[in-house]
Amino acid sequence: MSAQKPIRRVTAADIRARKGGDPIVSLTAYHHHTAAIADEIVDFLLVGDSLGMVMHGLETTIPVTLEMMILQGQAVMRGSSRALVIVDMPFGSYEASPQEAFRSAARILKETGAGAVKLEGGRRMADTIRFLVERGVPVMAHVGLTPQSVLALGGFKSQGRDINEWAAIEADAKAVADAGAFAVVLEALAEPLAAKITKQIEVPTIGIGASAACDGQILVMEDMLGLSDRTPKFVKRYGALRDHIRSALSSYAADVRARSFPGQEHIYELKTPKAAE
Ligand SMILES: Nc1nc(=O)c2c([nH]1)NC[C@@H]1CN(c3ccc(C(=O)N[C@@H](CCC(=O)O)C(=O)O)cc3)CN21
Ligand SMILES: CC(C)C(=O)C(=O)O
Ligand SMILES: [Mg+2]
Repeated sequence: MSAQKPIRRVTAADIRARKGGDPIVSLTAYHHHTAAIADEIVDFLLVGDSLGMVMHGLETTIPVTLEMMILQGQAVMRGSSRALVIVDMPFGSYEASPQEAFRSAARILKETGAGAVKLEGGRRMADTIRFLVERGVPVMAHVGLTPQSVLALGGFKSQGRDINEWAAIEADAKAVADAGAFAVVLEALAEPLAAKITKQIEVPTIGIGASAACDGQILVMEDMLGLSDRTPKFVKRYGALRDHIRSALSSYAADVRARSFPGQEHIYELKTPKAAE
């Protein structure tokens, strides 16, 4: 037995308990390496269905499959040891019925070892959230701009900037919290509406394009690192990875062309000194 205590993962209940406390820090992660770097810095990692757009160049998240989510969920679990890992349920894997949602959520939890799932929708998903939570599945909800509804919304549009829309969005946030969601993502919402919802509901709100008053924040990691080419207005860039990668690749290309790579330290010499013919 190791003398070291095993590191305990952050749980959905830990996140739930942070309502009104220190801000909850989170990012998306899709890979082993990025998960490993973020693991000691963030409270939770979201394996977002945005991976379809970010990793695969898709126009929307609609084509993302359960298999894609499970594969990257496994990678992120292997790369991390303390952050809570939450996996997005992809479009078409949960909307038809609570039973279908449970089958999909069970596959995600069993095959990845993640600690929770996230699904999009407000009042219309409340019964499903309750069904999952009663059966042992921690659920994070997601209201406001719900990208899986992009075809019906007519684009990735911010929500609640007209005060007449507020009552419906407030009812959505309240419904998912009452149904047992342990936290709610508020995406691309008018700032005062996100602040108001944060005061109204009893579970933490996680903002993305929402408000600094939210109980936590999330961004797509590639966006904040400056790796994504196009990003929504709500992204703040904390890095310039595209420039960094371009510069490293150019140096490599120049070395190869100059035959200065591989160098002496990168090649295998003979074990027994023997003049090569
Ligand atoms: N890389 C990436 N980052 C994300 O934040 C993200 C994804 N992908 N994919 C899934 C959803 C889609 N999201 C998006 C995508 C685009 C806009 C966007 O371009 N919005 C415009 C117009 C807003 C409006 O019309 O009100 C903007 O200027 O921000 C917003 C959210 C957020 N999510
Ligand atoms: C942006 C976050 C909230 C998300 O749902 C995703 O990355 O798919
Ligand atoms: Mg998502």
